[in-house]
Amino acid sequence: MTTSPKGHFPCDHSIFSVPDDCSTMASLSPVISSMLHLPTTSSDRTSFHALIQLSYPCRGERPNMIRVCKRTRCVASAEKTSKSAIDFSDPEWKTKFEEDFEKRFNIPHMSDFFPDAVSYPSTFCLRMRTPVSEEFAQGYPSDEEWHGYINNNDRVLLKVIRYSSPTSAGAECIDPDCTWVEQWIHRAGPREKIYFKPEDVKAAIITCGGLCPGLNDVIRQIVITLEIYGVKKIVGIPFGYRGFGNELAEIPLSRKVVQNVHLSGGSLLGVSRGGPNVSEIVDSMQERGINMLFVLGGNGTHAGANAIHNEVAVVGVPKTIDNDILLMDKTFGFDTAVEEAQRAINSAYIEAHSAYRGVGIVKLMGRSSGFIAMQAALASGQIDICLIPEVPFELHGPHGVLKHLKYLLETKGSAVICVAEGAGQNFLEKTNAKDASGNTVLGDIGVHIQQEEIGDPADVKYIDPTYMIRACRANASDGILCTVLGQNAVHGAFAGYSGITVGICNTHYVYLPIPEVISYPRTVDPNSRMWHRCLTSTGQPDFI
Ligand SMILES: Nc1ncnc2c1ncn2[C@@H]1O[C@H](COP(=O)(O)OP(=O)(O)OP(=O)(O)O)[C@@H](O)[C@H]1O
Ligand SMILES: O=P(O)(O)OC[C@H]1O[C@](O)(CO)[C@@H](O)[C@@H]1O
Ligand SMILES: [Mg+2]
Repeated sequence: MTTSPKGHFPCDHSIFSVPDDCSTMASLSPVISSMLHLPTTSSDRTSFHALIQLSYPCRGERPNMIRVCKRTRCVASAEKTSKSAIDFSDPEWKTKFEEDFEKRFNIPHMSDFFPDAVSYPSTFCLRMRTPVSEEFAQGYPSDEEWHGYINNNDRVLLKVIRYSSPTSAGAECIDPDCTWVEQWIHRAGPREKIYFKPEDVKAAIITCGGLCPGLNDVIRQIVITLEIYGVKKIVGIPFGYRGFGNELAEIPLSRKVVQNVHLSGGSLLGVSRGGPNVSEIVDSMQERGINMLFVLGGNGTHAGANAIHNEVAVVGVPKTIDNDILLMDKTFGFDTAVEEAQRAINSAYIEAHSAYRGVGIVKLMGRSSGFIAMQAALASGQIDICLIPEVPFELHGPHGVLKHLKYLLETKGSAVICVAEGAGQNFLEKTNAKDASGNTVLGDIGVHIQQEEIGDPADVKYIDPTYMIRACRANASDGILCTVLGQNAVHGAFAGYSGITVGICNTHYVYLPIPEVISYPRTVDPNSRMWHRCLTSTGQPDFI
């Protein structure tokens, strides 16, 4: 295996502050320390001041890069094994890859830091599941065995297609021969032993970023499952990471409080972008006595969660309506979004179809990933043109979108376009505006297309249903996904894992180390079968 070159990278996303004496570095997990090749002696350590940046590259940077910074300047980098770093002439490359993969996907455990950490029998290994007394210290009041737990060594296969050639549509090959390589990840679920005494736990739940259908369902399941383990102190932090500011009071949670919250959309706790920095969050958690944190959010939220996972037990539940988290079949709320998007598309279709030379435009969410637009186009069957950020297009010219629209008006009499919000940003004036979390504020591509000279005449109706979609209550399929993810998050925390997130992978439920799922946003592969299916369904040409 070749070693990666050392390089200098800009350090503009500081997510983990280290005091000058670098004492905090001692508490970094061995997994991360070894990935970083951090100095191990205390004198060496003290030379690393200021910033450690973990695994959340800026847009456009190479993924899988972990940066170690000295003051505000990067002085070293360590790249986890990526395809480009593999020496395929080494006959051992496959074994080495599999071993390295296992290390990368190891999930940090409390016993990594505290080898003598004490464990207790889980309620899932004993017949008595509902706590009946206050005395949990010796386990639950039943000694009848119950195999309601899963084994720590259970694994789920991450990739299930054996591609025979890199030319197969959507092929994800590691080497030029598409050699079959097994990639196993940790199965989620309750464990036989737990590492927290339920009566010592103060658990907090937080929802960050934008809204997403199913947030209340996940909150509800986390609370219910915590109570099953016997936890009494459960609180919600209001308005995302901002709630760690001092002026906002915690929200006490119990099964009674959350019983019906899943019947409405939004978040019982509120959401926000921006807020205090990582060290302020850690201080606030310490003051409040929180030792278990459940973080519901997207890439940004998980980057924050990862930065604090050595301080308390932190488990994430990926929340992104855009479905832009790596390695998962889908994230909760996405199905609901697609279903709801169809209603908007249907309205646009009816408007367009009923008008003389009618054009319907529907804008859907998707900052950098066009999953909602692609799936809604496929589901509705009413879309003639689907535009997503991953696939460049021209508006004008002989192959442009407008030319095709005119053709559709001549031949069909109407047309419906579905556009993801991040598509075609190159046609809009850049403002450099950022939201409170530092995300770029995008221009409105829907309005831009609406204002173009579409046809002579053309009756154009533009529908922007984005916030209506996001505020919906989860549908049945998302309700089930939220239930499983919420429960698994609690099982993971009690099992002693931290810095992990939960997900569904090839229909099975898994635990993943946070850095692996947020190293860059997941996007639609323009060479995937799903995008090809979308093109077949719409009948649209390439607009280039
Ligand atoms: N790199 C980072 N390090 C630490 N915290 C971060 C980082 N990026 C974002 N955050 C914090 O995480 C929270 C949510 O971030 P953001 O607004 O980007 O939403 P998100 O979690 O990505 O969800 P969404 O999918 O809705 O965008 C904010 O409070 C923000 O301050
Ligand atoms: O207007 P807000 O609340 O910042 O949310 C908008 C953003 O939320 C997202 O859906 C991500 O959650 C993006 O696609 C979109 O740009
Ligand atoms: Mg985000």
